Amino acid sequence: MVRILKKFFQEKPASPVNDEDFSAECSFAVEYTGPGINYEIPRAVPINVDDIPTASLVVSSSQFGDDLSSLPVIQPIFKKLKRGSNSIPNSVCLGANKEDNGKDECNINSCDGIGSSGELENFYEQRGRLESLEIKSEEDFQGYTNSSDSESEESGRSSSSGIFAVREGEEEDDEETQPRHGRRPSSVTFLDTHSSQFEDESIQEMPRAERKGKKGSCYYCLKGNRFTEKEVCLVCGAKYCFECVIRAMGSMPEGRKCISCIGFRIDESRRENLGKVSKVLKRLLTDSEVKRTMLREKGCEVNQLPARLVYVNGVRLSHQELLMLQSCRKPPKNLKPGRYWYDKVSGFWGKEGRGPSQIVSFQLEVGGGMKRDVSNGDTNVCINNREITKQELRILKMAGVPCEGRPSFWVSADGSYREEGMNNQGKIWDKTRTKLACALFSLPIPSNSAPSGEEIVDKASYVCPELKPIHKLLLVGHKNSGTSTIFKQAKLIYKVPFSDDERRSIKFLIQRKLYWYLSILLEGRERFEEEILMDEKNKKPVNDPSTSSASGNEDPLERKTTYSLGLKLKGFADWLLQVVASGNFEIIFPAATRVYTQLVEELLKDEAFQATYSRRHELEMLPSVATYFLDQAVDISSTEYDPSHKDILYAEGISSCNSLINMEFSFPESRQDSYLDPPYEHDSSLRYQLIRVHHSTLGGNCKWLEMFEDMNIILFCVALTDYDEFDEDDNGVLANRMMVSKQLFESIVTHRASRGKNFLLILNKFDLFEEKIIQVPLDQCAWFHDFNSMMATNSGGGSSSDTNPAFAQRAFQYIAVKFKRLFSSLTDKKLFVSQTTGMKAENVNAALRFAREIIKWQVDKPNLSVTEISNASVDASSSFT
Ligand SMILES: Nc1nc2c(ncn2[C@@H]2O[C@H](COP(=O)(O)OP(=O)(O)OP(=O)(O)O)[C@@H](O)[C@H]2O)c(=O)[nH]1
Ligand SMILES: [Mg+2]
Repeated sequence: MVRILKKFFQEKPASPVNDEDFSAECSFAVEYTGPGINYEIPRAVPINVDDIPTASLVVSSSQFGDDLSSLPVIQPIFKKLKRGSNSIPNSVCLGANKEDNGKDECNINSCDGIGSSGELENFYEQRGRLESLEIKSEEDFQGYTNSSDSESEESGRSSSSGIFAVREGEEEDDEETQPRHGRRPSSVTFLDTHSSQFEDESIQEMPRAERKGKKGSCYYCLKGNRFTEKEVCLVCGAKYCFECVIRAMGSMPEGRKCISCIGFRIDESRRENLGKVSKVLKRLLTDSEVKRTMLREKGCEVNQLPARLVYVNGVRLSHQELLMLQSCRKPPKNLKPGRYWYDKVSGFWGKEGRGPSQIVSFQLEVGGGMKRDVSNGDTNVCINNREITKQELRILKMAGVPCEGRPSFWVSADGSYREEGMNNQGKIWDKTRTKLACALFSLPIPSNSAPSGEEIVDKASYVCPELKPIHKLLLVGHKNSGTSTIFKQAKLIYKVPFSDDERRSIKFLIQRKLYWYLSILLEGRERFEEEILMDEKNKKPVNDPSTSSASGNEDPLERKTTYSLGLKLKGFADWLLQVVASGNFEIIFPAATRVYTQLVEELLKDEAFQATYSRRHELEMLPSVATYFLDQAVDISSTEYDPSHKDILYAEGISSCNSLINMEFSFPESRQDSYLDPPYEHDSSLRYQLIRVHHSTLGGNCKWLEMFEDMNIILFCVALTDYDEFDEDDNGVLANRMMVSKQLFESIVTHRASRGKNFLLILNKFDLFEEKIIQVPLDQCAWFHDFNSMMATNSGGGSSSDTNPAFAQRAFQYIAVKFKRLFSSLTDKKLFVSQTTGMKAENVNAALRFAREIIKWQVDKPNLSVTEISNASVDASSSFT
């Protein structure tokens, strides 16, 4: 991270950046203004300050020389400003002043090292002269830096706003001193919606776009005029030209919103544009992409109409009421925030103070009771206790309904009426001319097929026609244990098709990962290049006359090595690394894939890249599966890319989010079951459900496990190869992955929801384990410290006489026994174990069949010795390897 940041600092801004340009990012982000070289790259990449360790912000003038104008514009960073350490500079205060474009006012030294009170004052002084700052007063500033102050509503930036106060509970130590930064860098300012027409204390502050360029210009590149076709952000209203839409909106996970507006609800005045495709989008995306984007735009939760903004008969709707209203057979069309009246008897619906505009499903229990004057009628004639408007009265007269006196009618949904206390009855809309008149006055007409009361679809009471008993298998494991591979493998084996959404999601995942792998390689390339330059420098005699004059002034960065890229590819590489550092990688990719396909192709052919690629095994961050995808990089980055089954299986996951995934399947008839002695019949019509829960979804202490109380079996997946691998825990401490797996296993086994449940331990990645075990001793993991001695006692040494597979088999048995003992120490049940290679279909099939047997045996023969089953099954599934 530090290195990447340094690189930013070394870049020169492409063009002078005007004040407004950086005031936009103020206080949330460091903004890097890209090199703007001769191909398209986003001009500005915002960096989330929260993602940058403070140490990496430590810069001193010596690193850059005194000419600060060569720096990109960097906004003041408030992160950890009041941490109070004098030795570590907490913040860097750089910026440009209107008068002198940042030369003097942007004095790093004077701002660096803020922490002591004197320096803080100095900072305030500096801040006073930085006219682009959004924070204008000390109170404002305190509001950002002091958590208790930030709860104050006065500034309109309360900690609960969701904009300034995020990551609650994080970094507790810093709670008092941490400025509350935004969820993501924002190029917008915020409007307090208390000024909006719907007063509600819980309404989010809404971002609103600020125009930086001239009228009609694109909000991103500032080019164009009012005739330029543009796409509008549904939240803040920023308008982007064709070239900038993807840069500004990324992959549009919630439809047309700027990246900084994702997560915000849309501006209600733009609701009618929701899901309506624009010309720009049609030109920009393929048909299917447009369709998906529009579906997301219309369907995503945050874009839904908030129930609290809809009033029916004077009462604010609850979420359920709104849901009922929207999911009934005839929902109100174009429902927007507002106050409506609803006649439950006839289904007539209108805006408060006006006549009926449409007829919706009747008898919906939504809103309050309808008042007589709700449609502002002044005719003394009532329908269902509502005084009707003059136009409605005309229709009644036209239909021949006697309206003398002050009649009150009951009108039902099919249009039949009956006068209260009288015998007058009939149908209002029978005659064509009545219908025509209604059309003329824009009054609704009941449909001919009169709805019955049963038409109302109440989602809550909807019952599936036939509920077959289903056996549920919960698949869970620590990070990287292979659960998603097993899940995908199961889909392929049991022929449960991947839905279009899943395929698309996997496609995007692969495309995104491709750029991730490239970034790892490009960072490796930099390292290799620096190593060579450093080597050369060290080898060079101190007073070598041959180098003193010509190369004495030579910038080491200008030197070419095997790993040096040309200007264009270097620019791309730098940009990609910046994107990774900025934390915006997931937003920019895969949306930006199409823009860079050509460059990726060039990069792959480049000699420097090839040289790096040949040393890929030195890059620890690069997963082994990367080679598989990098080999088909050009195909993958194309828009038409359609992942093969193998690609799907090898992809690192199923979707980009770690959501719960599940599939229903049946085991096909198979003779293979006869491996069990005695063979038994299985009912192929039985249904099973495999549910993969990502460990992060289980929550702290696996608290969400309770949601899965009706599981028949828990499949706990462990990567055998984890024994010498480490992960950083939440506190940045390295933890052995096998030990973390063990802890997760213990938490799940001892959880209240798992009481009495069957467990099948899937010891996965046996293929990789076989290779690793001969190179890395198993006792690298503290838990397996007695492995070698046990092997020596049991088999006279083990490794020297064993073949690889046999040795790996023993190691596997040893690990299995370790888990079994642990399990029996925690419960009075026995643990079943399966040896698996997730990549092998037959292995996964065997493991899942074994799970089925355990469920079945438990049901049919609860007294059968579990040890017996366990042994049979371990042999059975491992026999497929
Ligand atoms: N060689 C080999 N690779 C495997 C096996 N199982 C999984 N992998 C790879 O290991 C990586 C992690 O597997 P996943 O299935 O994504 O693991 P996960 O449990 O979903 O992990 P997270 O998504 O990180 O929680 C992927 O790159 C898989 O391709 C296996 O049995 N053999
Ligand atoms: Mg995964």
